Amino acid sequence: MTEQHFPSASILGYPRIGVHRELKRVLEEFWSGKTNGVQLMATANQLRCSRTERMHALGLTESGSIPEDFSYYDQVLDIIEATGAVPTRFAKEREALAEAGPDLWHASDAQTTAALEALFTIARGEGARPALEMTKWFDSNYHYLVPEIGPETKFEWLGSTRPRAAALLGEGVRPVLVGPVTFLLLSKPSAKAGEGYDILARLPEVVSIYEALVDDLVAAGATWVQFDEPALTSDRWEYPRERIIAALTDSYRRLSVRGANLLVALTYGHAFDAVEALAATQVQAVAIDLVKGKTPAASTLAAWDKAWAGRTIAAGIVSGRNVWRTNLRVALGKLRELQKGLPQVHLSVTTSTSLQHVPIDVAKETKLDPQIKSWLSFADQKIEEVVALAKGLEQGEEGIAAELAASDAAVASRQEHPGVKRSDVRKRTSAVTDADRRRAPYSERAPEQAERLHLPTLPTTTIGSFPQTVEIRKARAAHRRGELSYADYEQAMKAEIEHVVRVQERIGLDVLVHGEAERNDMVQYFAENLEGFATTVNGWVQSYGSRCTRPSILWGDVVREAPITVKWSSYAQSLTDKPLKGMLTGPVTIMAWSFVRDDEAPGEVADQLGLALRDEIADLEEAGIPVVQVDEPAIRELLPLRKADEEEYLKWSVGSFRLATGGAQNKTQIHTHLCYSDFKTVIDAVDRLDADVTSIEASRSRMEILPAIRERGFERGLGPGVWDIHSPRVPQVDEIVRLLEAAVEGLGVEKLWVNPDCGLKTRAYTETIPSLENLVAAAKQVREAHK
Ligand code: MET
Ligand SMILES: [Zn+2]
Repeated sequence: MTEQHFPSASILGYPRIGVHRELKRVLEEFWSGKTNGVQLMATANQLRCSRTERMHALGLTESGSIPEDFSYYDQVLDIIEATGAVPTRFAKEREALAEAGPDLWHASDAQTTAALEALFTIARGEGARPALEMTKWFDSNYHYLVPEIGPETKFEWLGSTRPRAAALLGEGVRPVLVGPVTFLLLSKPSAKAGEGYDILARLPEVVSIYEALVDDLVAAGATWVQFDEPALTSDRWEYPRERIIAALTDSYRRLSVRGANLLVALTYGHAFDAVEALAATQVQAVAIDLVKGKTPAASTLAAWDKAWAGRTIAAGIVSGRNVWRTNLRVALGKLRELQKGLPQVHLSVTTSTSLQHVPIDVAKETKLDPQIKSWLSFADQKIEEVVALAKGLEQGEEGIAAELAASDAAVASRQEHPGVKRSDVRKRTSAVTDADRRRAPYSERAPEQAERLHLPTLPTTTIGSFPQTVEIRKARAAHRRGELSYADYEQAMKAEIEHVVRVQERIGLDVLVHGEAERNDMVQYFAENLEGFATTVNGWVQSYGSRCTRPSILWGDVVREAPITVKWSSYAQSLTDKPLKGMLTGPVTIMAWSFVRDDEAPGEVADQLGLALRDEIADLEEAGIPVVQVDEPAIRELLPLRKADEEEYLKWSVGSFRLATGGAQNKTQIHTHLCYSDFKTVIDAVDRLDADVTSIEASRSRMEILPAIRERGFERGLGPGVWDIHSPRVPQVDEIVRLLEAAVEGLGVEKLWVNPDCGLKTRAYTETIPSLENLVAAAKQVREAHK
């Protein structure tokens, strides 16, 4: 092995989707049968090459500085494929992958197509064979595919549709792989794994496959290989820390002696013990996250200086997670400090995580206010920042005088902008007291609500959105383009609302909704209607596979200038005698699904949003709306990766929800909605939200949440979803009855609500109507039985 320093400037990963979402396009063409596997592979390789060229042109010129982390679908799926850890329901697909051989370049055309089809079938499911579960990658908005490991899992090197081709691109690139420890920690036990199945015990076998993988990359010409081990920065695993650290050491003792220089990236937080453990292996470089993670103290640095002498520590100082321009002067100062503490270590500059979480190029934003635009930095700009900082570290401030001046100017422009810190807003948030976050006790609210709403036991409702038909989308798009006048647009939305109300009345639901036809997206809609947010035209970020979102940018203090939802909700209420539920998105979810300012504490931002929503609720009440739902599906996502940080998070997140809802009258019923099934983790948080009714996902997990609820007790209304809206299947009455009976047993009949898992916007009316009819019929049946 040639000992060498890791490049002075690098990034840990780059967006894979393409500047014009090319990956999305080619994948969809392949899935619809318009192209075959060979064509897909050829286009994918053009995409790889243009990415690499782009990074090179932006200044990543040292050998090994360019990450090759392209993936057809998902980086975890790539490892499932390479290690053969394919669930047995996809045995046919596993065979197709094995048949194509380790290197698609040498497979026949038919084998190539079959292998790629197999890969996507595993990712997306087919017929009765469900896809792999998808879940969020650490605390980001990217979703990975969850490996299923059990005694039946046969690890075997199947080669791979991705990493090998990566190395073939040539010397400059550095293949990037999810590391073995993270891979196993992110896995869940398969259906065949019994209680307490020890997934981590499979590590030695998995590392053997990784050895084959590294050998293959070396044979193909790779000199540096990057392993991502973000799992080390979290402490939410079921294994003792010592065992995880031992797993790390064991893995890299083996992998670091196979002829490639290794970089191990510890991202999404800090993991100082892992840095120390890796020093005992032949790993040549370790990357640490200085944005999300803590800065190491002097004593830690002294220990690292000894342990890592002659090797590289890559300082992740440019954020891979947000869109703000790095304050280069501050960053350079921090790097200097580190350098002082690590005289014997080669210090290099990198990003805190992969840049896969940010859009590609801010220059493509033609409609952004130029001043706000000057504060932003997307993936391409972040590469330039990394390069500048490396140069600054080497040559001093004089070497990057122009870059520093530009950065200073952006910092100043941001501080001076009148919308960034508004005295009217600050006056209000600083006057907030605990009393503002408190309603009267539930025991006082509940009877007032009962008297007003006249609901039967087991009341039925939906989560808010109704199917977004082609006509709705067309009307919204035409209005946006200026082809449909506001009056005509409003007419179209009102017609839709009337339709939705009539449908619900006919089906016999108890608490109605207006259907959210006017919303493109539950967060962007509010961002567009609040001061302090900007939206982009091309700021796409991969959410999973071919799917992208375009998060809004929360840059300033939040102000609600006028009511946002009142017009639609009150129109809906005017059409019916049934109670109507107003529909808002909560502060934490708005923050989780936007790019949030980095110059203000999250609690302050959340309270500003909370106050805006509080005003909206007051206006809804004024308009006679008796029920308001404040959705917080993201409250789980932002839960810190370390337990020690949890209380502080819950304090501001729960606090902002309660600020939003704390002004509601007793007779107003406040609902909230969270859509995921690991209810156990958040049940305390849910309790603290103090909503009158909470709806949660449960049908996919077959009411697995009930034991947790039974154990702990739950005082207020709860609607565990009884229809899995992620599937096009219509649930049958007896099925729903069974779920409800289980829930009645665990919860009691008084507190139970009957509702789907989540909103219906992705469903069609053809499934929605029979499903809701069945849901109402089942509720009636169970209601009768418990009279
Ligand atoms: N009210 C929203 C809807 O029904 C809640 C969605 S949670 C992701 O679409
Ligand atoms: Zn939901």
